[in-house]
Amino acid sequence: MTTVEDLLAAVRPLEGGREIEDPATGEVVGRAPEHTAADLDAAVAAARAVQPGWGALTHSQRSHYLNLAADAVEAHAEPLAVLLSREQGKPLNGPNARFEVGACAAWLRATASFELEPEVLVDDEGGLAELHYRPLGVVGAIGPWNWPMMISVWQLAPALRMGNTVVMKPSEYTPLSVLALAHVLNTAMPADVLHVVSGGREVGEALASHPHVDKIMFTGSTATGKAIIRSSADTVKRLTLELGGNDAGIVLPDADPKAIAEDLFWGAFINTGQTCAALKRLYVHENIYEDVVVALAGVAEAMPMGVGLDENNVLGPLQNKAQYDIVANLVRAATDAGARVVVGANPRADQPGYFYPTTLIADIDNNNPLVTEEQFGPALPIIKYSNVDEAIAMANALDVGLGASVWSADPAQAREVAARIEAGTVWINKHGAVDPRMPFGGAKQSGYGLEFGIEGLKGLGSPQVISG
Ligand SMILES: NC(=O)c1ccc[n+]([C@@H]2O[C@H](COP(=O)([O-])OP(=O)(O)OC[C@H]3O[C@@H](n4cnc5c(N)ncnc54)[C@H](O)[C@@H]3O)[C@@H](O)[C@H]2O)c1
Repeated sequence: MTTVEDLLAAVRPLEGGREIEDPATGEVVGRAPEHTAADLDAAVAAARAVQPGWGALTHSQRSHYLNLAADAVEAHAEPLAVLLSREQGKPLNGPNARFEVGACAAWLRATASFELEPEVLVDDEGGLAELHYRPLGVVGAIGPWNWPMMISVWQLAPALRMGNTVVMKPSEYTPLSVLALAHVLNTAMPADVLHVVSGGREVGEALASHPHVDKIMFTGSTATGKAIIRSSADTVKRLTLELGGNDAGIVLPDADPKAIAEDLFWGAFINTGQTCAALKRLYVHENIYEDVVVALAGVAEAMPMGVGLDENNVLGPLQNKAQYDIVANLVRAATDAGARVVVGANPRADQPGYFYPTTLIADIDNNNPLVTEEQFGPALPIIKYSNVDEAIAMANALDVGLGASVWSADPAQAREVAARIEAGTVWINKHGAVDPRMPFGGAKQSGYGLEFGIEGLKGLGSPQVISG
């Protein structure tokens, strides 16, 4: 039976490296290697060397490996979840660490199951052509710290399935989770198809500009996405950019506040609000505004927050000090400006770790920075509106558009509103529910390219028309 200590020992550098701290306690979780530019070159060269052989396998042979990799994740699920909880902070329980590890296996299996046949095309004279997708080569995958294992699988599974090899660069805040996951995956995969280089921004920049890397899958902030566009330009790399969001939810006047309160809560507070497609701005019609505020407050007060390894908790700390400060400063500025604290906004000074309480802020101006900036924490501003056109205009006013949601007892009416929202996904009566078969990606400055499903697979291939 593999333990967390076994996983940490497998990924620990022989010497040096960096201590990684548990955001709930400040204790050291383990040591991560600090890879250099030379290490990156070696990883890319090794991945490149085996790519032709991997790319020459059939889809069903590569899918077989993805299924073996899913088996390996399931066989190591509990130590992976415990390590993730200690490093990232998210609780084991609830839609958190065990859920994330389970999603890794589910995404690997789903990605293995997709059928991708060449598309037959007919020209004006009735001549036939076929559209194929060839491997691109080596894919660099750069990820964030909020869902480090799951997002790594979102990037690597379609890349490998399409015959590419992969070099990953996890966030410097959560390298151990990704190194341990890759260690487990590599027990099932052929040698050298999957590498991890661990380090900070410099390693990410070197990967994004590397002359022998063909595509970057990037998930992270919009600012870093723009830097990657620049650094990848000289080599004309393909890019899939999953960037920041600031998702709006619109509650129509016919919604039942008590019935939707729990789903609203998890839409906003999953992973303690540190989720790209979490509900970040809630627009509620004036007729039911107070009822929604009260119903949400009831759910929020019942959800325990604390150290992730305690099975009672479903909410955890912020992952790092910088993130904690952003959230605390935005909430303080909102309350200083006169917004009403419904719940939270009073962090305990005597508690170790980066815990910020679950916070609901009502009667807030739509131009307040708590509404307009991506605050990526457990705080939800609730804004009152009086007609739906006004709510849609407020939802669309920002330059990001990852997800959004509409809440109503009338699905047809909700769909009409959904069609007017500028976002990559609009959910009805739920928020943030992603599925390996549904394409997912951002509108506006939330990025471009799609993940998941057949569309996601195609994004990891080089289209080729064979005509005649
Ligand atoms: N759209 C999505 O699917 C999605 C999913 C999760 C998170 N996010 C976004 O991610 C952000 C939070 O994550 P974060 O703080 O880790 O993001 P970040 O942009 O700070 O860092 C992401 C990764 O990029 C690396 N990096 C930093 N500078 C770089 C550079 N110049 N070149 C190459 N790599 C560089 C980092 O080391 C890290 O691995 C939020 O904005 C969130 O919305 C988006």
